[in-house]
Amino acid sequence: MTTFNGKIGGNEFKVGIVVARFNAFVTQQLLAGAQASLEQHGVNAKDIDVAWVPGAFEIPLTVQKMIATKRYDGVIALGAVIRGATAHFDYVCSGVTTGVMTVSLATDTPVMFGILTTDTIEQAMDRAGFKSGNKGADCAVSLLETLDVQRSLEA
Ligand SMILES: Nc1c(NC[C@H](O)[C@H](O)[C@H](O)CO)[nH]c(=O)[nH]c1=O
Ligand SMILES: CC(=O)[C@@H](O)COP(=O)(O)O
Repeated sequence: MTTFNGKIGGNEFKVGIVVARFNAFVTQQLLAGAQASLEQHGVNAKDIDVAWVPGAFEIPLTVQKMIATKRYDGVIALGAVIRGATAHFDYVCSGVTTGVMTVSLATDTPVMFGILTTDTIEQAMDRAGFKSGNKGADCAVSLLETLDVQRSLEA
């Protein structure tokens, strides 16, 4: 039996990050966490590109566009969808979730889901480095591990 376990190190990987500007007080923290974690694990800063989009709903299309350039080994999607007074939250969350997964599978490219979907601002801030870790940093590690597993499987 062969077991594939991804190592977490990325000095040869090129990474794209797509981040939503909506709730930027949160998403800026997610981005900082992702960038810091990528570099801590060996990814060169010059190999990390960042694309800003208005909101989470625009993330999937821009991820698709980034992948189409063939410049990136993987992508991290970052956003913060925080529930308001209407059902809009549900549709944005559904759209970005389905969109990111669809693009990842259709392009055979790892796309990490770093979109916070919370009921309160406090929950979002807690997951952007204030109390419950940083989802952006988590996605960075997950991307490097996923890329290494993919490389092992393709070997
Ligand atoms: N309410 C949030 C949004 N809404 C905006 C949408 O994502 C989209 O930009 C708009 O509907 C235009 O297509 N976006 C977030 O990222 N977070 C929210 O809490
Ligand atoms: C997630 C959203 O779209 C939400 O923040 C918008 O707020 P509202 O539902 O009050 O319009």
